[in-house]
Order: sequence, then C-alpha cells, then structure tokens
Amino acid sequence: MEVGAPDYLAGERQTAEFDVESMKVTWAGSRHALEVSDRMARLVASDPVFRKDNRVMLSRKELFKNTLRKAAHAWKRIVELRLTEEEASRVRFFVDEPAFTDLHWGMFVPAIKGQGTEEQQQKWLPLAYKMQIIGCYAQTELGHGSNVQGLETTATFDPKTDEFIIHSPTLTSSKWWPGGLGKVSTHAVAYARLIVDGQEHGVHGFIVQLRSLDDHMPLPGITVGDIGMKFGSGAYNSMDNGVLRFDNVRIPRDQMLMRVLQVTREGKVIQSDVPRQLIYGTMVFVRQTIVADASCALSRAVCIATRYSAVRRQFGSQNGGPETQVIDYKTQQSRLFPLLASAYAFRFVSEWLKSLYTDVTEKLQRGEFSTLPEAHACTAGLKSITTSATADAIEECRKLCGGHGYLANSGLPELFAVYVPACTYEGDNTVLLLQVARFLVKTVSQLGSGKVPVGTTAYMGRARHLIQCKSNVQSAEDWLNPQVVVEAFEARSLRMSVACAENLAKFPNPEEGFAQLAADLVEAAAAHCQLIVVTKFFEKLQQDIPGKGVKKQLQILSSVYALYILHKHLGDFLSTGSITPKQGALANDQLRSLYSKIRPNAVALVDAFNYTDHYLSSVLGRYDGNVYPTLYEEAWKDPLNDSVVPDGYQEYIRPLLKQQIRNARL
Ligand SMILES: CC/C=C\C/C=C\C/C=C\C/C=C\C/C=C\C/C=C/C(=O)SCCNC(=O)CCNC(=O)[C@H](O)C(C)(C)COP(=O)(O)OP(=O)(O)OC[C@H]1O[C@@H](n2cnc3c(N)ncnc32)[C@H](O)[C@@H]1OP(=O)(O)O
Ligand SMILES: Cc1cc2nc3c(=O)[nH]c(=O)nc-3n(C[C@H](O)[C@H](O)[C@H](O)COP(=O)(O)OP(=O)(O)OC[C@H]3O[C@@H](n4cnc5c(N)ncnc54)[C@H](O)[C@@H]3O)c2cc1C
Repeated sequence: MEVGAPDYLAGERQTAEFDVESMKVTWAGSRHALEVSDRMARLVASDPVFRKDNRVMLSRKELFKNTLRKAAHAWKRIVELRLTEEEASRVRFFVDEPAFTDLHWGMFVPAIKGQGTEEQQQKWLPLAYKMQIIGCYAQTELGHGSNVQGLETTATFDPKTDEFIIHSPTLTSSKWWPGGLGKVSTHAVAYARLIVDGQEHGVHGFIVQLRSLDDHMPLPGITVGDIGMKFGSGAYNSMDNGVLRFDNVRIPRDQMLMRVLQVTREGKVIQSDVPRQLIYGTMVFVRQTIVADASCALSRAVCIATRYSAVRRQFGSQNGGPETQVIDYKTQQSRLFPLLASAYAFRFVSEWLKSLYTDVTEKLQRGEFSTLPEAHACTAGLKSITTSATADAIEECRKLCGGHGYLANSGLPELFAVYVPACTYEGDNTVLLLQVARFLVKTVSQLGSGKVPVGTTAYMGRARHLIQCKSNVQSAEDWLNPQVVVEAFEARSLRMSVACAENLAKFPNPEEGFAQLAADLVEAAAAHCQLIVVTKFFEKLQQDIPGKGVKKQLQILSSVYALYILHKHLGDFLSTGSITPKQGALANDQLRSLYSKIRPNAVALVDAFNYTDHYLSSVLGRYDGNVYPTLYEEAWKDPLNDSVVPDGYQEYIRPLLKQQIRNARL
C-alpha cells in the first residue's frame, strides 16, 4: 500500500488478536522463506513487463506472445540477478501465468532426474538448467490419459543401428495435452511402449528432440501443434498444450531413460532392482507440489472474498447508521471461514507431504523402496481432495462476492478457469482416489496377517478398538479436544475401509468387486485423506509456534477445519456409528461459536498470506479495501468505453431504431 494512502480495512486490522508478522512466518514456513517470497513478489510487482491487468482482453496469439515475453524476461532477470533456485521458482510463481516453463522445470527436469541414469543426467541436465534446450512431459495421448499402460506410441529397438524408432501407429496414439509442447519445446520426455525383439516391456520414457535448435522447425517425422482454445478467455490459454505425432522417428538408444530398465547394445533387456513404478515418479513429485499449489490458490480466493466481505455492506442500517458488513452475517461466515481454515489446513499438510516426499526420495536413492506405495497413496489422495475442494471453494468465493465477483477484475473468474483443470491433470481426481482405495483395502486385508500398518495407516493397527469404540463427547467443548476429534475421524475412516473390504470379499472376482463398489471405495479413500489433513494440522500445533496469539488462532482454525468436514460428511460419521446424532449437533454448536472467534481476526488472517495486490489482481481484494472508486475507474478503461457511441451503431443499431420509428408511424 502507498505510504499515507487511506486504509479502509484499518478497523478490521485493529481487532486482530495475534501478531500478523509472526503468522506470516508460520504461513511461509520460515523467516527465510518469507523474506525470499516477499522480495520476489515485490520484484515482480514493480516490473511493468509482468503487468497482468490486460490479460483477459488479449487475443490468444497476443496472450501467448506476451507469455513468451514474460518468460524470457523472467529468465533474463533470474540470470542477471543471479537468483537462487528458490528465488527463481518464487519469481515464476508471482509472474502468475501458466507457461511452458512450468513443464520444463516442473516435469521435464524431474523426469530426467528421477528416471535417468547418472550418465543421462550429466548429459541432459546442464543443458536444461541453462535453458539451452526446453522440454515438456509428453505422456497423455488422444485415446488414453488415465490408463498409462494403455498408451499406444511405440519405441522399437533397432539393433542394426542401435536406435529406437518412435512411432504413432494410430490417430489415438497422437500425444495430446502436454503443456509447452505445442509451440515451444525443443525436446520431450515422451512415453512409449518399449518393444525389443518383438517383445513388449511396458511403457517407458524417451528423450526425443522435436524441433531444430537453429530455426525451431519440427525435425523430420515430427508433426506438432497446439490443441486449441481451452476453458475461459485468458486463463490456461497462455499455455501451448500440444499435439504430437511421430512418423518412425529415430533416436539413439541412450535416449531411453534407463534407471528402471536397461536395453543393452545387444538388445538385452535388464530390469534393475528399482521398482517399475518409479517410471511414474515424476507424477508423484508433481502431485506433491500441486497440494502446495492448492493452498496458494485457495488462500488467494479466500483473501479476496474476506477483504471484500468486510468492505461490502447490505441491509441492517439502524437510525441512519451504516449497514451491516456482509462478513457479519452468520451464513457468510459459515460459507467463508471453513474455506479460510481449509487454506491453512492445506498449507500445513503440503508442508508435511513435502517432507514425506523428501524422505522417500532419500530412501529410494539408498535402494529402499518399501515406502513408495504410501508415498503414492498420500500424494494421489491429497492431490485429489485438495484440488477438488479448492476448485469448489474458488467458485464459492466468487458467489460470496455477489455480483461483483462475476467481474473479471474481481480476479475470481480467471483464478477459477486457471485452477479447475488441476482436478484433472496429473491424474483425474476420481482415478487417483481409486488408487488410494486399493492401498487401503490392501492394508485392511493384511491386518490379520500380523503385518503392522505404519505411517498414515498406523491407526488401522488399532482396528479392534476403532471398529467398536464410542465417542465420549458430551458437550460442545469436548469437540475442541484434538484426540476426541481424531478418534472420530479414525473410526469413520477405518469403518468405511473395512466395510468396503468386507463387501469386496463377497465377490468371487476381486476386480469385478472393485468395479462394482467403486463409488463406496472413493468415499472411503476421501475419508482417509481428510483424516490425514486433520491429523497433520493438529500435529503442526505440537510444534513451537512463536508470536503473540498465533498458536491460538491456528487452534481455532484447526478445529474449524475438522468440525466443518465432520458437519459436511455427517452422514458418514452417523452411518458408521462413529458419533451419535446428538454429538453431531454438538459439533455444529461448537462450529458456530468458533466462527465468532474468527470474525475479529478474519482480515488479519488473510493478510498473513502476504499477497501483493499485483499477485491478487483483484479490485475486490485490494489491501486497502478501496473497492468502489477502483471498480468505477476500471469500468471506464474497458475498450467498449473508448467511444461513447459504439462501433456498429451505424450498421446495426440505427437501422433498427429507424425501422421502429417507421413502423410506429404506420
Ligand atoms: C525449480 C522448479 C520450479 C518450478 C516448477 C515447480 C512446480 C511446478 C510443477 C509442475 C507444474 C504443475 C502443474 C502444471 C500443470 C499441468 C501439468 C500436467 C501434467 C500431466 O497431467 S502429466 C500426465 C499425468 N497423467 C496421469 O496422472 C495419469 C494417471 N494415471 C496413473 O497415474 C496410473 O496409470 C494409475 C491410474 C495410477 C495406475 O494405473 P493401473 O491400475 O493401470 O496401474 P499399473 O498397472 O500401471 O500399476 C499398478 C501398481 O503401481 C502402483 N502405482 C501406480 N502409480 C504409482 C505411482 N505414481 N507411484 C508408485 N506406485 C504407483 C499401483 O498402486 C499399483 O500397485 P500394486 O500393484 O497395487 O502394489
Ligand atoms: C490443462 C491440462 C494440462 C495437461 N498437461 C499435461 C502434460 O503436460 N502432459 C501430459 O502428458 N498430460 C497432460 N494433461 C493430460 C492429463 O494428465 C489427463 O487429461 C488426465 O490424466 C486425465 O486423463 P484423461 O483425460 O484420459 O481422462 P479420462 O480417464 O478419460 O477421464 C474421463 C472420465 O472417466 C473417469 N474414469 C476414467 N477411468 C476411470 C476408472 N478406472 N474408474 C472410474 N472412472 C474412471 C474419470 O473419472 C473421468 O470422469 C493435461 C491435461 C489438462 C487438462
């Protein structure tokens, strides 16, 4: 905010009962992370090349070119200022425009790191790090996305030339969707069925050069282009999601990523001791980052809706006094505050997931693979529930802002359009929950065998207790006890998984049973993932959290998150007998009282996200709350208002009006 400018939300900020600066540190993860983030946000906000306000007005071609300009400028600044990897990734975050660089850094580089041998990493990574090559992740095809084993592209080994022949045998085998592929990438990690000596060996990744490094023209045998406009006007259309066909394209043998499986010069296929599933490792990495992204997108929407709800007034004027701020309506609070709590919940679960991922990666380097299934289940499940909740929440925030939320300059329509494909990319959310369900059913089926469940399924080891325990909640206050809450969530989750396992056992063919019970399995998986989020929020509170009143606020938010989920899924809790209807009603009583505790802190709690006005790009979410004059000014900047009489008047409006006059005279 400019020095000396009026702060229309000052009153809201004065009622805060905690130290906002300390909360900023907790949200960012550390003082260092906050400092880096803050510096990079300001760097981006102060650079005119990164302006965003004109984005929705640009044509696709202009938008795309502008995105290229921003990406090139960001890279120039990163090099000039010698930014660290952490700083560079914050710059990309604050530039806030889907671009080929997301896939280059987020998937192409990790794919080579995770699936390439040491030699391959040494050859390709330095080129990628300097952006002397630009890569994408070309897995999905026109005919298959979820079913990775169903991909049709082939990679046939030719022992005569020591090459692989990459080929698209059918229309449906065309690569379709990869970001950065359509117009920018020079290289791809392309996934194809490996065929050696007529035998198939599953799907593997191959580094394929697509375009000339001299003139950017596609290489012989490569047909490549953009797949067309996507949902929304600006939104994800800054990305060149592409189509790609291979016509017997030859690549050297050493361009197959060979950490998991090697093909020798003689055409021998050697399986290393690394599990086959590591081929899916890049997806595990990205799913983990997507959970962190969910907390960012959600907190951004909530920040806009909260500030605006404090500015907006409707009804309730007494004796000519001001009307009621809409944030004071209990309905507004019951729709908004759970989303605020969810933003914090997703933030902390993403922190935990990152540490789980780092731990599993270190173990994989040491040849320990036992934790891979859990890492897969956690990343898949949390990616699924956090993105679904966030997409719904952004739309809810738009509605919370009434009519003005529908204006592009509220920032919410664009945020929704950019965000909503997160429910589909990196694995359709239902397909991913079914993976979690498989993991849970497997865990349940092994309970009798003496195998002790660990990690996020450790609670299943107490199945005997959880299957019959009764919640001892007697008052609304009891619901503030994390142990009580966790036990109710554990009982619900375990009982849902056990019920699924019992029902599955009734089918002679387990796969048929899995297909028939898929809807129940998805619900059991979601229940397990919600338990993880709740538990990790409570565990966060066991840590030392400095700053006046910060822990107290987080305790309130953790209870709001848990009781909101309980209220929303009350049917599960009741049908599994985890709680009684009376206890469900007490949870709701507690929730109402918690909303009143959040109310004086609401604006400060969203200030703690430390978002610049540039990043928020929302008139409604401005830090200073100066909404109405800005909305008014912005309206006049619309190109339609360039002339008082619109273009088209002479051709289309005037004749109409004249005709009416003639008709009236008749
Ligand atoms: C410096 C950095 C700076 C900035 C960048 C940072 C961040 C930005 C990052 C990224 C950018 C973010 C967003 C960009 C936006 C979009 C990009 C989008 C990209 C994509 O969408 S890529 C394509 C993604 N595709 C999918 O996700 C496909 C989904 N399908 C699957 O994953 C699998 O096929 C499926 C459905 C899980 C399994 O199918 P199936 O049943 O056929 O199983 P399999 O026979 O294949 O395997 C069974 C066996 O394997 C286990 N398993 C499955 N998946 C995994 C895994 N990933 N890891 C470990 N194990 C796995 C499964 O549980 C079975 O085990 P079991 O036999 O039961 O023991
Ligand atoms: C914006 C965007 C960016 C993308 N970027 C990339 C990229 O960079 N690289 C890349 O390779 N791919 C990319 N993709 C592709 C993406 O990964 C796939 O679209 C995604 O994995 C879903 O697969 P699908 O399209 O085949 O959906 P489908 O599997 O066809 O899903 C259609 C419907 O069928 C249901 N369904 C499917 N299988 C099952 C099942 N077994 N049981 C129950 N229901 C089922 C789904 O729930 C869904 O409702 C991108 C997609 C989008 C939208």
